[in-house]
Amino acid sequence: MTPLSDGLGIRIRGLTKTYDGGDPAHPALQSVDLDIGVRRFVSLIGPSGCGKSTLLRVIAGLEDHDSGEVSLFGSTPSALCAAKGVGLVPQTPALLPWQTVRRNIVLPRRVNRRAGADGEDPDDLLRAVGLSDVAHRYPHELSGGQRQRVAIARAFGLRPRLLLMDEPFSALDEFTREALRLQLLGLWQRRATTVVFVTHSVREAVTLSDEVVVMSARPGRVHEVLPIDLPRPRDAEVVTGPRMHALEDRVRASLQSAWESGAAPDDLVRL
Ligand SMILES: Nc1ncnc2c1ncn2[C@@H]1O[C@H](COP(=O)(O)OP(=O)(O)OP(=O)(O)O)[C@@H](O)[C@H]1O
Repeated sequence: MTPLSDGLGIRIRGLTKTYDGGDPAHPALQSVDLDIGVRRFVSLIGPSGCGKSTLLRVIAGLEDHDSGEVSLFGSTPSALCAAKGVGLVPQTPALLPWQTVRRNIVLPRRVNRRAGADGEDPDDLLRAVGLSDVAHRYPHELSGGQRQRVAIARAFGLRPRLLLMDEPFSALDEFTREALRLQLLGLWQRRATTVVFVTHSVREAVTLSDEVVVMSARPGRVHEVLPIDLPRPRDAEVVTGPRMHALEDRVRASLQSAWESGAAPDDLVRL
């Protein structure tokens, strides 16, 4: 399992989840064991339907599970959520359409402050995601990439101990994705946040992560946890170097064997 230099953030043991009406012979998740260290950046990757989003939702306390244990920093998911310790960035950002970019970032922070939690300076966050110039605009006046930046800045602004990101860049073009990856890493590196990031992109998973968790389908399981021993920061030299390419090949090989262990033939199309 993962070497845990800063202690254990997420500890999952024997997690099994079947949806109501789902086939009990093929749970969405079966006997998932996973350890994620504090302040680690970990990606989940695997064939469509292998349970990545389900795992994220169980960790977020949004789905219950049939059996097994999920511990977040020694608490239950619902306790950590109640303490505002968990942030979630979905595929499509849910912004308040009648509020400006700045207000979208400030508002949840104010609500949180009333709940006793601390937040970050919105101007620092706007700068970190390159949105200072459009802080006065409304969500409908932004590009998809800019909207996702607002969602990411807002999530970090609440200073969550754990940030869960479900394919946040999947609707964006590759050039925008590259830029957002760098901004995301910049935000993460200066903070004490543990990130779990779902993606279908091997390159994205390797570029961002300390570990890549490869999942297999039918039933959803952890197939392999691959350490990504690339130096940080992940600058242009690092992400174009031979070690990067070797790690991408390693993740692809693991996905191939995950697929052979249970996925359907068209599952790897998007890889
Ligand atoms: N609300 C639901 N009700 C019933 N079954 C569900 C529900 N959500 C997901 N499933 C099923 O659970 C399994 C895992 O789905 P999940 O969305 O977690 O997979 P995923 O790996 O995130 O897929 P993708 O990569 O396509 O987004 C799939 O078989 C899916 O059909």
